[in-house]
Amino acid sequence: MTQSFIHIESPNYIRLEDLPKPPNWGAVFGNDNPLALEIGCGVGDFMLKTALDQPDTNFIAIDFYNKGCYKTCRRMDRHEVKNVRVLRDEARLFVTDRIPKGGLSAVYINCPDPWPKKRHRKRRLVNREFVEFMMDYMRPGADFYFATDFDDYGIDVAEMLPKVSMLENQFGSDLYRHEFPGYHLSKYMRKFMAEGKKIYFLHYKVK
Ligand SMILES: C[S@@+](CC[C@H](N)C(=O)[O-])C[C@H]1O[C@@H](n2cnc3c(N)ncnc32)[C@H](O)[C@@H]1O
Repeated sequence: MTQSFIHIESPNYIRLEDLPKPPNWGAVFGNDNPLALEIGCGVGDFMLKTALDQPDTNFIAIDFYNKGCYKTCRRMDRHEVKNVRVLRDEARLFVTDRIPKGGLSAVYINCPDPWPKKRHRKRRLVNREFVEFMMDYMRPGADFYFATDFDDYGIDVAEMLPKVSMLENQFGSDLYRHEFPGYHLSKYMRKFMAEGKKIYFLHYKVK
């Protein structure tokens, strides 16, 4: 099945070809507020609530799913959100080309594709190599958030993050928690919770 490509016309959408490498994010947002990144924003419901809570942070929401970017933009436009920009790109490529080293104050990854089959697990986005790669782009004190409904992914990442020496667990001795007051629920989290699944929340800070 081929999916039709939706043309996105939104003041909050940036076409990659219009964005210099590296971009001047201060000029993009019109201020020098801290820069946060959501990877795999889906339909943008988490981003909307999080950005409304933090008007003094500039949020970049990326997804390689065109329809998701479209829906995220529609949401931001409807709510006249000024501190989010949406881009369609692959996470590693985007970070490498468009994020300055030490430039991020927070990274959010919610319900990344779980690749449940064992032979596909190496396709998962979040593993030690990816997190260590991200460390270069996060500033001291930056937040790293990860959430998944998938037990095996949650436990794998929960056991891996303490090995990343630059990170400090914000949940004390808990490797993960199933409740995270104040952290918004995404569409996928709500869907999985409705099916009776538990969400694995992880929150670390860069030392
Ligand atoms: C299961 S959905 C979750 C969406 C949303 N975060 C939520 O929790 O409702 C995963 C999303 O991540 C996107 N995605 C997966 N890998 C990605 C990558 N390497 N770069 C950019 N987006 C990615 C997919 O296109 C999809 O929209």
